[in-house]
Amino acid sequence: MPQQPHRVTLSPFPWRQNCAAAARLHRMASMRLTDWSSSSTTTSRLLPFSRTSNPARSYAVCPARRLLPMLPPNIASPVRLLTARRDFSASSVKAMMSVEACAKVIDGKAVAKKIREEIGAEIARMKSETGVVPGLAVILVGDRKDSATYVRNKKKACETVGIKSFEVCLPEDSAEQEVLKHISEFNDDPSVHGILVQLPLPSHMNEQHILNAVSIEKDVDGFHPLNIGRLAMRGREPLFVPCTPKGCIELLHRYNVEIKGKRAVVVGRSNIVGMPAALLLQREDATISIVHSRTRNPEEIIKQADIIIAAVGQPNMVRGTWIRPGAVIIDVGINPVEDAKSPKGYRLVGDVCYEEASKVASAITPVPGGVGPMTIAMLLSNTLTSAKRIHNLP
Ligand SMILES: Nc1nc(=O)c2c([nH]1)NC[C@@H]1CN(c3ccc(C(=O)N[C@@H](CCC(=O)O)C(=O)O)cc3)C=[N+]21
Repeated sequence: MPQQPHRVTLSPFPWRQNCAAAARLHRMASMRLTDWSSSSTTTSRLLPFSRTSNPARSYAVCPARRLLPMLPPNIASPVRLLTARRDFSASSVKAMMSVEACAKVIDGKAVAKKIREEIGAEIARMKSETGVVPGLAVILVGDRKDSATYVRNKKKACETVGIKSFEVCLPEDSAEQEVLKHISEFNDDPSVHGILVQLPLPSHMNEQHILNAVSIEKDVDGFHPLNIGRLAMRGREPLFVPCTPKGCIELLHRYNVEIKGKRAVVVGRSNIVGMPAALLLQREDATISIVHSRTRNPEEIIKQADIIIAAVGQPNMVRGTWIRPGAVIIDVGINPVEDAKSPKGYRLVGDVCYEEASKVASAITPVPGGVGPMTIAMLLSNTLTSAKRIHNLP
Protein backbone atom coordinates (compact mmCIF):
# COMPACT_ATOMS: atom_id res chain seq x y z
CA MET A 1 0.00 0.00 0.00
CA PRO A 2 1.12 3.53 -0.66
CA GLN A 3 1.83 6.32 1.73
CA GLN A 4 -1.14 6.84 3.94
CA PRO A 5 -3.25 9.96 3.70
CA HIS A 6 -2.04 11.39 7.00
CA ARG A 7 0.52 13.22 4.90
CA VAL A 8 -2.15 15.05 2.99
CA THR A 9 -2.93 18.07 5.10
CA LEU A 10 -4.83 20.09 2.58
CA SER A 11 -7.83 17.91 2.12
CA PRO A 12 -10.15 16.15 4.46
CA PHE A 13 -10.82 13.76 1.56
CA PRO A 14 -7.37 13.10 0.20
CA TRP A 15 -8.44 9.97 -1.63
CA ARG A 16 -10.93 11.91 -3.66
CA GLN A 17 -8.72 14.67 -4.76
CA ASN A 18 -8.61 15.60 -8.39
CA CYS A 19 -7.86 18.95 -9.96
CA ALA A 20 -11.38 20.27 -9.56
CA ALA A 21 -11.65 19.09 -5.99
CA ALA A 22 -8.29 20.63 -5.28
CA ALA A 23 -9.54 23.92 -6.67
CA ARG A 24 -12.57 23.88 -4.41
CA LEU A 25 -10.43 23.11 -1.43
CA HIS A 26 -8.06 25.89 -2.28
CA ARG A 27 -10.93 28.31 -2.24
CA MET A 28 -12.19 26.91 1.04
CA ALA A 29 -8.99 26.69 2.96
CA SER A 30 -5.98 28.91 3.07
CA MET A 31 -3.38 27.09 1.11
CA ARG A 32 -1.00 24.98 3.01
CA LEU A 33 2.22 23.60 1.70
CA THR A 34 3.98 20.96 3.67
CA ASP A 35 7.67 20.43 3.86
CA TRP A 36 8.14 16.88 2.81
CA SER A 37 8.42 15.23 -0.49
CA SER A 38 5.66 12.83 -1.05
CA SER A 39 6.44 9.30 -1.82
CA SER A 40 4.87 5.99 -2.36
CA THR A 41 5.57 3.07 -4.49
CA THR A 42 4.13 -0.05 -5.92
CA THR A 43 4.85 -1.15 -9.40
CA SER A 44 6.19 1.19 -11.96
CA ARG A 45 3.89 2.25 -14.74
CA LEU A 46 4.75 4.53 -17.57
CA LEU A 47 2.20 7.14 -18.27
CA PRO A 48 1.27 6.77 -21.90
CA PHE A 49 1.49 9.81 -24.07
CA SER A 50 0.67 8.56 -27.46
CA ARG A 51 -0.87 10.54 -30.24
CA THR A 52 -2.50 8.74 -33.04
CA SER A 53 -1.84 10.64 -36.19
CA ASN A 54 -4.75 10.94 -38.49
CA PRO A 55 -3.72 12.05 -41.96
CA ALA A 56 -7.16 13.55 -42.49
CA ARG A 57 -6.28 16.18 -39.94
CA SER A 58 -3.76 18.92 -40.12
CA TYR A 59 -1.43 19.53 -37.22
CA ALA A 60 0.60 22.39 -35.92
CA VAL A 61 3.30 22.48 -33.31
CA CYS A 62 2.08 23.80 -30.00
CA PRO A 63 3.50 27.31 -29.60
CA ALA A 64 4.65 26.58 -26.06
CA ARG A 65 6.89 23.83 -27.34
CA ARG A 66 9.00 26.32 -29.21
CA LEU A 67 10.31 27.54 -25.89
CA LEU A 68 11.84 24.18 -25.15
CA PRO A 69 15.29 23.70 -26.57
CA MET A 70 16.29 20.74 -28.67
CA LEU A 71 15.15 17.46 -27.25
CA PRO A 72 16.87 14.16 -27.78
CA PRO A 73 14.98 12.39 -30.55
CA ASN A 74 15.76 8.99 -29.09
CA ILE A 75 14.02 9.79 -25.82
CA ALA A 76 10.74 11.03 -27.17
CA SER A 77 9.43 12.16 -30.47
CA PRO A 78 8.07 15.67 -30.94
CA VAL A 79 4.58 15.94 -29.65
CA ARG A 80 2.25 17.84 -31.88
CA LEU A 81 -0.92 19.61 -31.10
CA LEU A 82 -3.99 19.01 -33.04
CA THR A 83 -5.20 22.44 -33.95
CA ALA A 84 -7.43 22.55 -36.93
CA ARG A 85 -9.14 20.82 -39.75
CA ARG A 86 -10.26 22.90 -42.65
CA ASP A 87 -13.93 22.10 -42.31
CA PHE A 88 -14.13 22.68 -38.57
CA SER A 89 -15.91 25.68 -37.21
CA ALA A 90 -13.90 27.98 -35.00
CA SER A 91 -15.68 26.76 -31.92
CA SER A 92 -14.95 23.11 -32.58
CA VAL A 93 -11.29 23.95 -33.15
CA LYS A 94 -11.23 25.74 -29.85
CA ALA A 95 -12.89 22.80 -28.15
CA MET A 96 -10.35 20.41 -29.59
CA MET A 97 -7.47 22.60 -28.54
CA SER A 98 -8.74 22.62 -25.05
CA VAL A 99 -8.61 18.85 -24.80
CA GLU A 100 -5.24 18.45 -26.50
CA ALA A 101 -2.12 18.46 -24.43
CA CYS A 102 1.04 19.87 -25.86
CA ALA A 103 3.80 19.44 -23.33
CA LYS A 104 6.64 17.13 -24.07
CA VAL A 105 6.68 14.19 -21.68
CA ILE A 106 9.97 13.93 -19.81
CA ASP A 107 10.30 10.18 -19.65
CA GLY A 108 12.11 9.45 -16.39
CA LYS A 109 11.53 5.76 -16.70
CA ALA A 110 13.32 5.58 -20.05
CA VAL A 111 16.16 7.84 -18.93
CA ALA A 112 16.61 5.82 -15.73
CA LYS A 113 16.81 2.63 -17.76
CA LYS A 114 19.49 4.14 -19.97
CA ILE A 115 21.45 5.27 -16.90
CA ARG A 116 21.17 1.80 -15.37
CA GLU A 117 22.61 0.35 -18.57
CA GLU A 118 25.49 2.81 -18.50
CA ILE A 119 26.18 2.01 -14.84
CA GLY A 120 25.90 -1.74 -15.45
CA ALA A 121 28.44 -1.58 -18.27
CA GLU A 122 30.86 0.44 -16.14
CA ILE A 123 30.53 -1.91 -13.18
CA ALA A 124 31.13 -4.94 -15.40
CA ARG A 125 34.31 -3.33 -16.75
CA MET A 126 35.48 -2.33 -13.29
CA LYS A 127 34.85 -5.80 -11.97
CA SER A 128 36.82 -7.50 -14.72
CA GLU A 129 39.70 -5.03 -14.61
CA THR A 130 40.07 -4.53 -10.86
CA GLY A 131 37.89 -7.11 -9.12
CA VAL A 132 36.07 -4.35 -7.23
CA VAL A 133 32.32 -4.89 -6.79
CA PRO A 134 30.35 -1.89 -5.46
CA GLY A 135 28.23 -2.63 -2.38
CA LEU A 136 25.16 -0.83 -1.03
CA ALA A 137 23.77 -1.39 2.47
CA VAL A 138 20.20 -0.49 3.28
CA ILE A 139 18.83 -0.24 6.81
CA LEU A 140 15.09 -0.47 7.17
CA VAL A 141 13.41 0.09 10.53
CA GLY A 142 9.77 -0.80 11.06
CA ASP A 143 7.18 -2.33 8.80
CA ARG A 144 5.83 0.48 6.67
CA LYS A 145 4.67 -1.12 3.49
CA ASP A 146 5.79 1.72 1.25
CA SER A 147 9.28 1.68 2.75
CA ALA A 148 9.49 -2.09 2.29
CA THR A 149 8.54 -1.65 -1.37
CA TYR A 150 11.17 1.06 -1.91
CA VAL A 151 13.82 -1.12 -0.34
CA ARG A 152 12.78 -4.07 -2.48
CA ASN A 153 12.96 -1.92 -5.61
CA LYS A 154 16.40 -0.65 -4.67
CA LYS A 155 17.61 -4.18 -4.13
CA LYS A 156 16.25 -5.23 -7.52
CA ALA A 157 17.91 -2.25 -9.22
CA CYS A 158 21.24 -3.13 -7.54
CA GLU A 159 21.01 -6.66 -8.92
CA THR A 160 20.39 -5.45 -12.46
CA VAL A 161 23.58 -3.36 -12.50
CA GLY A 162 25.85 -5.66 -10.51
CA ILE A 163 25.91 -3.84 -7.16
CA LYS A 164 26.04 -6.16 -4.17
CA SER A 165 23.28 -5.30 -1.75
CA PHE A 166 23.27 -5.71 2.00
CA GLU A 167 20.11 -5.34 3.99
CA VAL A 168 19.22 -4.99 7.65
CA CYS A 169 15.58 -4.98 8.71
CA LEU A 170 14.86 -4.02 12.28
CA PRO A 171 11.57 -4.05 14.18
CA GLU A 172 9.69 -0.80 14.69
CA ASP A 173 10.47 -0.72 18.43
CA SER A 174 14.23 -1.15 18.04
CA ALA A 175 16.48 1.10 20.07
CA GLU A 176 18.34 3.90 18.30
CA GLN A 177 21.51 2.24 19.56
CA GLU A 178 20.73 -0.83 17.50
CA VAL A 179 20.56 1.22 14.29
CA LEU A 180 23.77 3.03 15.22
CA LYS A 181 25.50 -0.31 15.78
CA HIS A 182 24.63 -1.48 12.27
CA ILE A 183 25.71 1.84 10.75
CA SER A 184 29.03 1.52 12.52
CA GLU A 185 29.52 -2.02 11.21
CA PHE A 186 28.77 -0.93 7.66
CA ASN A 187 31.08 2.07 8.07
CA ASP A 188 33.89 -0.39 8.84
CA ASP A 189 33.01 -2.97 6.21
CA PRO A 190 35.26 -2.54 3.14
CA SER A 191 32.80 -4.33 0.84
CA VAL A 192 30.15 -1.67 1.59
CA HIS A 193 30.56 1.58 -0.37
CA GLY A 194 27.17 3.12 0.28
CA ILE A 195 24.88 3.19 3.32
CA LEU A 196 21.25 4.21 3.14
CA VAL A 197 18.97 4.49 6.14
CA GLN A 198 15.44 4.33 4.81
CA LEU A 199 13.35 7.33 5.89
CA PRO A 200 11.11 8.04 7.64
CA LEU A 201 12.43 6.46 10.81
CA PRO A 202 10.09 5.55 13.68
CA SER A 203 9.19 8.65 15.68
CA HIS A 204 11.11 7.58 18.80
CA MET A 205 14.37 7.78 16.91
CA ASN A 206 16.47 10.85 16.39
CA GLU A 207 16.96 11.12 12.65
CA GLN A 208 19.76 13.60 13.07
CA HIS A 209 21.81 11.31 15.33
CA ILE A 210 21.39 8.49 12.87
CA LEU A 211 22.19 10.39 9.68
CA ASN A 212 25.23 11.95 11.34
CA ALA A 213 26.58 8.48 12.11
CA VAL A 214 26.88 7.48 8.44
CA SER A 215 30.46 7.93 7.27
CA ILE A 216 30.45 10.83 4.78
CA GLU A 217 32.48 8.70 2.37
CA LYS A 218 29.55 6.24 2.27
CA ASP A 219 26.68 8.74 2.47
CA VAL A 220 25.17 7.87 -0.92
CA ASP A 221 21.90 9.55 0.04
CA GLY A 222 23.81 12.80 0.49
CA PHE A 223 21.92 13.54 3.72
CA HIS A 224 24.94 14.01 6.00
CA PRO A 225 25.07 17.67 7.11
CA LEU A 226 28.63 17.98 5.87
CA ASN A 227 27.57 16.94 2.37
CA ILE A 228 24.57 19.28 2.43
CA GLY A 229 26.73 22.09 3.83
CA ARG A 230 29.25 21.71 1.02
CA LEU A 231 26.40 21.66 -1.50
CA ALA A 232 25.35 25.05 -0.18
CA MET A 233 28.80 26.63 -0.42
CA ARG A 234 30.45 28.04 -3.49
CA GLY A 235 33.78 26.49 -4.28
CA ARG A 236 33.09 23.40 -2.16
CA GLU A 237 32.14 20.02 -3.48
CA PRO A 238 29.93 17.53 -1.65
CA LEU A 239 30.99 13.90 -1.90
CA PHE A 240 27.39 13.00 -2.73
CA VAL A 241 24.32 14.89 -3.90
CA PRO A 242 20.88 13.71 -2.66
CA CYS A 243 19.37 11.30 -5.18
CA THR A 244 15.97 12.83 -5.92
CA PRO A 245 17.20 16.40 -6.59
CA LYS A 246 20.13 14.99 -8.55
CA GLY A 247 17.65 12.98 -10.63
CA CYS A 248 15.61 16.13 -11.33
CA ILE A 249 18.65 18.01 -12.62
CA GLU A 250 19.80 14.99 -14.60
CA LEU A 251 16.42 14.94 -16.37
CA LEU A 252 16.77 18.62 -17.26
CA HIS A 253 20.27 17.97 -18.60
CA ARG A 254 19.31 14.92 -20.60
CA TYR A 255 16.42 16.84 -22.16
CA ASN A 256 18.71 19.78 -22.95
CA VAL A 257 16.72 22.21 -20.85
CA GLU A 258 18.90 25.22 -20.23
CA ILE A 259 19.10 26.14 -16.54
CA LYS A 260 21.67 28.93 -16.60
CA GLY A 261 20.07 32.33 -16.13
CA LYS A 262 16.58 30.87 -15.90
CA ARG A 263 14.05 31.53 -13.17
CA ALA A 264 13.47 28.35 -11.20
CA VAL A 265 10.89 27.90 -8.49
CA VAL A 266 11.07 25.03 -6.05
CA VAL A 267 7.81 24.26 -4.30
CA GLY A 268 8.59 22.71 -0.90
CA ARG A 269 11.64 23.05 1.34
CA SER A 270 12.25 19.57 2.69
CA ASN A 271 15.78 18.57 3.65
CA ILE A 272 15.70 15.66 1.26
CA VAL A 273 14.23 17.27 -1.87
CA GLY A 274 13.18 20.93 -1.94
CA MET A 275 16.15 22.51 -0.22
CA PRO A 276 18.89 20.51 -2.00
CA ALA A 277 17.03 20.91 -5.32
CA ALA A 278 17.15 24.69 -4.88
CA LEU A 279 20.85 24.55 -4.03
CA LEU A 280 21.57 22.46 -7.10
CA LEU A 281 19.62 24.78 -9.38
CA GLN A 282 21.55 27.68 -7.96
CA ARG A 283 24.83 25.90 -8.64
CA GLU A 284 23.60 25.58 -12.22
CA ASP A 285 23.22 29.37 -12.35
CA ALA A 286 19.44 29.55 -12.13
CA THR A 287 17.78 32.31 -10.14
CA ILE A 288 15.80 30.47 -7.52
CA SER A 289 12.77 31.05 -5.36
CA ILE A 290 11.49 28.60 -2.80
CA VAL A 291 7.76 28.54 -2.24
CA HIS A 292 6.68 27.02 1.07
CA SER A 293 3.89 26.83 3.61
CA ARG A 294 4.35 30.43 4.72
CA THR A 295 4.70 31.96 1.26
CA ARG A 296 2.03 34.64 0.83
CA ASN A 297 1.63 34.58 -2.93
CA PRO A 298 2.72 31.15 -4.16
CA GLU A 299 0.77 31.29 -7.40
CA GLU A 300 2.29 34.60 -8.39
CA ILE A 301 5.82 33.36 -7.75
CA ILE A 302 5.30 30.00 -9.44
CA LYS A 303 3.87 31.80 -12.47
CA GLN A 304 7.23 33.50 -13.04
CA ALA A 305 9.13 30.25 -13.29
CA ASP A 306 10.83 28.93 -16.39
CA ILE A 307 11.50 25.75 -14.42
CA ILE A 308 9.29 24.39 -11.62
CA ILE A 309 10.32 21.61 -9.26
CA ALA A 310 7.32 20.61 -7.17
CA ALA A 311 8.01 18.57 -4.02
CA VAL A 312 5.30 19.13 -1.43
CA GLY A 313 3.26 15.96 -1.32
CA GLN A 314 -0.07 17.60 -2.15
CA PRO A 315 -1.97 15.87 -4.92
CA ASN A 316 -2.61 18.19 -7.89
CA MET A 317 -1.72 21.29 -5.91
CA VAL A 318 -0.05 23.29 -8.69
CA ARG A 319 -2.75 24.22 -11.17
CA GLY A 320 -2.55 24.99 -14.86
CA THR A 321 -3.28 28.67 -14.29
CA TRP A 322 -0.23 28.97 -12.01
CA ILE A 323 2.09 27.99 -14.81
CA ARG A 324 3.79 30.27 -17.27
CA PRO A 325 3.29 29.05 -20.84
CA GLY A 326 6.32 27.09 -21.95
CA ALA A 327 7.63 26.35 -18.46
CA VAL A 328 9.35 23.03 -17.77
CA ILE A 329 7.88 21.07 -14.88
CA ILE A 330 9.56 18.44 -12.76
CA ASP A 331 6.97 16.85 -10.50
CA VAL A 332 8.46 15.04 -7.52
CA GLY A 333 5.17 14.25 -5.77
CA ILE A 334 3.93 10.67 -5.70
CA ASN A 335 0.50 10.85 -4.07
CA PRO A 336 -2.02 8.04 -3.91
CA VAL A 337 -5.58 9.08 -4.75
CA GLU A 338 -8.63 6.89 -4.74
CA ASP A 339 -9.49 5.39 -8.09
CA ALA A 340 -12.16 2.72 -8.24
CA LYS A 341 -11.21 1.95 -11.84
CA SER A 342 -7.68 0.94 -10.89
CA PRO A 343 -7.18 -2.68 -9.77
CA LYS A 344 -5.45 -1.47 -6.62
CA GLY A 345 -8.23 0.97 -5.78
CA TYR A 346 -5.87 3.94 -6.06
CA ARG A 347 -3.60 5.59 -8.55
CA LEU A 348 -0.63 7.86 -8.16
CA VAL A 349 -0.72 11.55 -9.01
CA GLY A 350 1.88 14.26 -8.72
CA ASP A 351 1.91 17.60 -6.92
CA VAL A 352 1.09 19.25 -10.23
CA CYS A 353 -2.28 18.86 -11.92
CA TYR A 354 -0.94 17.03 -14.94
CA GLU A 355 -4.06 17.34 -17.02
CA GLU A 356 -4.02 21.13 -16.80
CA ALA A 357 -0.27 21.65 -16.70
CA SER A 358 0.43 19.61 -19.80
CA LYS A 359 -1.63 22.10 -21.81
CA VAL A 360 0.49 25.03 -20.69
CA ALA A 361 3.98 23.70 -20.02
CA SER A 362 6.51 22.89 -22.72
CA ALA A 363 7.65 19.76 -20.91
CA ILE A 364 6.56 17.83 -17.84
CA THR A 365 7.46 14.68 -15.93
CA PRO A 366 4.64 12.17 -15.50
CA VAL A 367 3.78 10.44 -12.23
CA PRO A 368 4.60 7.60 -12.08
CA GLY A 369 7.45 7.19 -14.55
CA GLY A 370 9.08 10.57 -13.95
CA VAL A 371 11.32 11.43 -11.02
CA GLY A 372 10.75 8.19 -9.04
CA PRO A 373 12.80 5.87 -11.25
CA MET A 374 15.50 8.57 -11.49
CA THR A 375 15.91 8.60 -7.69
CA ILE A 376 16.90 4.95 -7.74
CA ALA A 377 19.16 5.41 -10.78
CA MET A 378 21.00 8.23 -8.95
CA LEU A 379 21.43 6.01 -5.89
CA LEU A 380 23.16 3.42 -8.07
CA SER A 381 25.26 6.16 -9.63
CA ASN A 382 26.30 7.48 -6.21
CA THR A 383 27.20 3.95 -5.07
CA LEU A 384 29.41 3.43 -8.12
CA THR A 385 31.07 6.82 -7.58
CA SER A 386 31.73 5.88 -3.97
CA ALA A 387 33.33 2.54 -4.86
CA LYS A 388 35.55 4.27 -7.41
CA ARG A 389 36.59 6.93 -4.91
CA ILE A 390 37.29 4.49 -2.09
CA HIS A 391 39.38 2.25 -4.39
CA ASN A 392 41.00 5.18 -6.11
CA LEU A 393 39.75 4.19 -9.57
CA PRO A 394 39.35 6.61 -12.49
N1 LIG B 1 16.98 7.32 2.83
C1 LIG B 1 16.05 7.46 1.90
N2 LIG B 1 16.42 7.73 0.64
C2 LIG B 1 15.48 7.86 -0.34
O1 LIG B 1 15.84 8.12 -1.51
C3 LIG B 1 14.10 7.71 -0.01
C4 LIG B 1 13.77 7.43 1.32
N3 LIG B 1 14.77 7.33 2.26
N4 LIG B 1 12.49 7.30 1.69
C5 LIG B 1 11.41 7.35 0.73
C6 LIG B 1 11.76 8.20 -0.47
C7 LIG B 1 10.90 7.96 -1.69
N5 LIG B 1 11.77 7.40 -2.69
C8 LIG B 1 11.34 6.91 -3.94
C9 LIG B 1 12.15 6.15 -4.74
C10 LIG B 1 11.68 5.61 -5.94
C11 LIG B 1 10.38 5.81 -6.36
C12 LIG B 1 9.91 5.20 -7.64
O2 LIG B 1 10.64 4.50 -8.32
N6 LIG B 1 8.66 5.42 -8.05
C13 LIG B 1 8.14 4.86 -9.29
C14 LIG B 1 7.10 3.83 -9.00
C15 LIG B 1 5.77 4.33 -8.64
C16 LIG B 1 4.77 3.23 -8.29
O3 LIG B 1 4.14 2.71 -9.21
O4 LIG B 1 4.64 2.92 -7.10
C17 LIG B 1 7.62 5.97 -10.19
O5 LIG B 1 7.45 7.10 -9.71
O6 LIG B 1 7.44 5.72 -11.37
C18 LIG B 1 9.58 6.60 -5.58
C19 LIG B 1 10.04 7.14 -4.39
C20 LIG B 1 13.02 7.34 -2.19
N7 LIG B 1 13.08 7.81 -0.94
